Amino acid sequence: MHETQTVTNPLLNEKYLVSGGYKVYPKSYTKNDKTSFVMFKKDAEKYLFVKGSGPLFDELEGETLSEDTKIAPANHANRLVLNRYFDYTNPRAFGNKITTMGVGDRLGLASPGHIDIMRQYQVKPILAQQSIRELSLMERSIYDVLDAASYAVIQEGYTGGFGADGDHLKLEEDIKLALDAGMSMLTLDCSDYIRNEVPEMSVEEQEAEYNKLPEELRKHYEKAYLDKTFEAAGMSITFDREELIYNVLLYSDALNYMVHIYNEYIKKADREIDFEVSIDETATVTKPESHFFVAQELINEGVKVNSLAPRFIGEFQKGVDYMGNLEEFEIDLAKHANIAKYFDYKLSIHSGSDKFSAFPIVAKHTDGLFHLKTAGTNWLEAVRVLANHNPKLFREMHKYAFDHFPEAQAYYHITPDLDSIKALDEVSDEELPEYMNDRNARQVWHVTYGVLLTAVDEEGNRLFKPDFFANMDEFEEEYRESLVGHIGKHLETLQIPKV
Ligand SMILES: O=C(O)[C@@H](O)[C@@H](O)[C@H](O)C(=O)CO
Repeated sequence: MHETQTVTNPLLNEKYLVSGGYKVYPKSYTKNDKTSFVMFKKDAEKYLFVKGSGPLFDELEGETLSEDTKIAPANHANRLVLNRYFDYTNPRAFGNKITTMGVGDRLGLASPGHIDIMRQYQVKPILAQQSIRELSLMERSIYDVLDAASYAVIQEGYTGGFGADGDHLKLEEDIKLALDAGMSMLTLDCSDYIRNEVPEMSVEEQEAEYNKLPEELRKHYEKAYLDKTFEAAGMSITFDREELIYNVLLYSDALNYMVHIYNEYIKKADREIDFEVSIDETATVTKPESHFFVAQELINEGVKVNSLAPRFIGEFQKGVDYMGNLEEFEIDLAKHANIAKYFDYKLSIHSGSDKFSAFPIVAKHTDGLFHLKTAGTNWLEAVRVLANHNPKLFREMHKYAFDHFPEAQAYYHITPDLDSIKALDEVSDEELPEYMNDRNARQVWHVTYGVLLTAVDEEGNRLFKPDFFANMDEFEEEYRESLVGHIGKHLETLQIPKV
């Protein structure tokens, strides 16, 4: 268990002590030149108790208690000040030789638990990782996400470095925003440019469609690939006319977009950016030949990717274990892992939460070097805490989640069997946490986070959010422990060595 102190830290001034109810985070104690501070929480808000003098003291905004004492709220403006003085509070790129794991934090509360467990393993945390879908469903901004991660780093006294991923970005305006905000990783989601109708077309239809492409483009691809065999990654890949047409039709628009984004934004950035390309959130399973084609073409166009996420055979649905034949998956993954090694980037595994049966296979074929993304599973652990402590609220939210499931499902590809989920009135309060072990109930909760936490009553007041967050505040330590266990299970199953 982690040490928690209430009201006893000598740094806290009388005025703030009288009403009591503080929680001090001892690991946050930080000193810089003539200024030192410690983080504390009161009424669910976090602050820095700052003592000393000098530029850092002066720059932090807040309530001045005396000449050398200040209470600085853990807000955005102060985060920017801290970023200037303590470099480890800024996200950083890790390149392609360090295993990384994205631990998306939809609530802005999970990073302390993530740091606690991940600092014990040879993996770097991408603490700030939210997609536009998550940001809009939760009505959060990219700045909120970065603020939460930076303050968690301070709270935990963690100086080992973390990343920030502008996840599943599709639009140029979002890419620009993410880079301007200071994200260190960018995941370009090319799904809108992948022509999923192509695998459904006959060879003749593909040929006809191909002939409609500009001659210059066809020549470009034919010169580089037609009837050429590539001996690479332990495979022999030949692009006969049929194979080439298939790949050009499927991926050439996506490739143009990747090249454009790389040249316009990644190359021009004023710092290192971990650039990831994602071709996974589409209906089309990425054939190893296609993965090779995309990677080779990126090289030909001078694009340096740090990681690439193909869509593997079988299904990586959110919040549940791998769905499909594991033997087929191993054969498929081994080929993709070899291609990634050949082109010198990390294989990226999206929707990586809870894929426990697939993890040993990932570890084996990537030699332990990969990027893995999780997000919703961290929210589900928060729901588990709620189920343990507030059965009434859990029941109300569970019912609401089911009633509003269709609107949430529109955002995600999941296929839960709703009929198999036990009805609420058959479940005792003590059994409620069991819903979080039921793959079908997990998926319903997994995608309804936004619907639930932005729900309003007739007067426009939030239905669940205030009470939900009040519970999370009260059971902060339990949430931390829950994440330590759950993400710890991911790290162990992924066979990541301890430090
Ligand atoms: O829910 C989202 O939009 C994201 O968290 C995910 O798609 C993310 O990219 C992921 O793969 C997490 O497992």
